[in-house]
Amino acid sequence: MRDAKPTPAPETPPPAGLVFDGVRIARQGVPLIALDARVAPGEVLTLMGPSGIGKSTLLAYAAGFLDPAFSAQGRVLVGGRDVTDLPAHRRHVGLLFQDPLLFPHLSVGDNLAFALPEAIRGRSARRDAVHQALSEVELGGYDARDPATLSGGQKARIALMRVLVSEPRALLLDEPFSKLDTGLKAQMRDLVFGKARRRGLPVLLVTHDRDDAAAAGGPIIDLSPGA
Ligand SMILES: Nc1ncnc2c1ncn2[C@@H]1O[C@H](COP(=O)(O)OP(=O)(O)OP(=O)(O)O)[C@@H](O)[C@H]1O
Repeated sequence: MRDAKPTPAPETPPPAGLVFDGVRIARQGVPLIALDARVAPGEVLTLMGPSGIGKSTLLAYAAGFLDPAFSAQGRVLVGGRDVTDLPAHRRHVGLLFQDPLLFPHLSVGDNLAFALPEAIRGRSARRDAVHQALSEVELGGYDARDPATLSGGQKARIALMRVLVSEPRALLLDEPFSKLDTGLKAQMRDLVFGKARRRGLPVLLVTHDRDDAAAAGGPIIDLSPGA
């Protein structure tokens, strides 16, 4: 009689969301920033702290754009997958900065089409995806517009949709509201956090603005000395 095969241990599902596991960043051997945190799907973790401690650098590390002036250790997991050694374009991480950074030589529609996943094939499917994205931010009919002719708030909404159409599994936000005036700021916060929540995206928000942190409604890590 053959030995019965041992029953495999049940696999622990990988942690969903966005995980920083022992992440440590240094410049010329001098430690800058450290983070151990898990951001659940649909949650916003806010990271605050003094200028120059490496918050933007940490986002760059998570996104796969770390400048060689820095060294880093630790793992970043997105949707349960260790992305630490993957190139930026395979990490499925969306980045939004304080400047919308739209491509000036492309129309609004082409700015969005550029970010669509390759899996959306065919002209009409890609055009439909662009139209859908524009209508989600009340900019239906803006596809042929030159980005230079848009208002600041319109540019911010296009920049947001350009990130979202790429179907990210996590969002990294680097002071995305800091250049908007007060009324627009509140609208953009609602839009960004609302979309992230509905899509179940984990978000890491870097900001100096306590109102951003309050609007985000999630945990806050303050790296200020004595905080
Ligand atoms: N490419 C680079 N080469 C060398 N040093 C850099 C480079 N980019 C940034 N730094 C320095 O690294 C440190 C961390 O910069 P970083 O922009 O990550 O800080 P931060 O916490 O995001 O600051 P802020 O809140 O002002 O945006 C700063 O001292 C900065 O001057």
